Amino acid sequence: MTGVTVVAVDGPAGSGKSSVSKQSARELGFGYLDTGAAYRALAWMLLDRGLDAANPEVVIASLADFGFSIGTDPDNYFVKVDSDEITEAIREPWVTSEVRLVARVAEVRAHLSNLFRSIILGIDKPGIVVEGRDITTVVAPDATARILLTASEEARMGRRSLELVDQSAAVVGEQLRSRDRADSRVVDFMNAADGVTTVDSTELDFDQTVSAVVRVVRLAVLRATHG
Ligand SMILES: Nc1ncnc2c1ncn2[C@@H]1O[C@H](COP(=O)(O)OP(=O)(O)O)[C@@H](O)[C@H]1O
Ligand SMILES: Nc1ccn([C@@H]2O[C@H](COP(=O)(O)OP(=O)(O)O)[C@@H](O)[C@H]2O)c(=O)n1
Repeated sequence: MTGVTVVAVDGPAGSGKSSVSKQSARELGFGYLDTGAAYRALAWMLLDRGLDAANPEVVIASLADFGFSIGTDPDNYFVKVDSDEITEAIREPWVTSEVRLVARVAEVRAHLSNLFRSIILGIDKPGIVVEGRDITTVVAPDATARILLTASEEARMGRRSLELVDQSAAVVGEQLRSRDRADSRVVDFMNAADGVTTVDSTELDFDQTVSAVVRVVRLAVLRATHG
């Protein structure tokens, strides 16, 4: 797609997409794009303005004034809508539970995918790690490296409940399962598409997972250079 090396990473909630992609980007000297943050930011904007996120027409109309910006430097990550900094707010459970309402709308997906492609084109680094649910298949199917990051449901739930200490493990687990179910009706991120390398982090610690991802990227770059 561009002269930059694009690394596409997909996977279910809690598989380590954000944290592993960010650290891999640092090690590779690449930029980092968290696409889930855009879906979350749109849901946040609708809820913040008291708009009906369950009504697809309202959601589509809101795209016209979605003033989204995101930090693509792995050491300067932020998420904004207009001048509101919402980096933390978009992780709140009231946003997480509503994201599916915007993510299921085809016009939203097309609009945001174009936005992601223009961010990729504008990156000022030799490469960019882009993570989400449909990066290997829709946003950047021609990426140099395409990775599906997985982990057992048990491992993913365990990691998420360590983060969300004020919620019970059972509640976190049920929310994660229900979001994965809703999301997989929209895009398939549970099975690797043709040419996509699966990295299963169930038995790996964080550093081992980052090393595995960086290895896949370096190999893909070598292949792309030498055929
Ligand atoms: N291989 C791993 N081993 C242990 N913990 C991990 C591993 N990968 C990620 N984590 C931790 O799991 C949590 C969820 O990861 P995150 O990057 O938010 O996942 P995702 O973006 O896929 O939802 C984070 O606290 C992260 O540090
Ligand atoms: N490329 C993407 C990224 C996220 N999403 C949606 O945005 C939500 C939040 O994504 P996320 O990556 O922040 O979620 P986590 O996996 O980090 O919990 C997902 O549950 C999907 O509904 C999507 O539809 N397509």
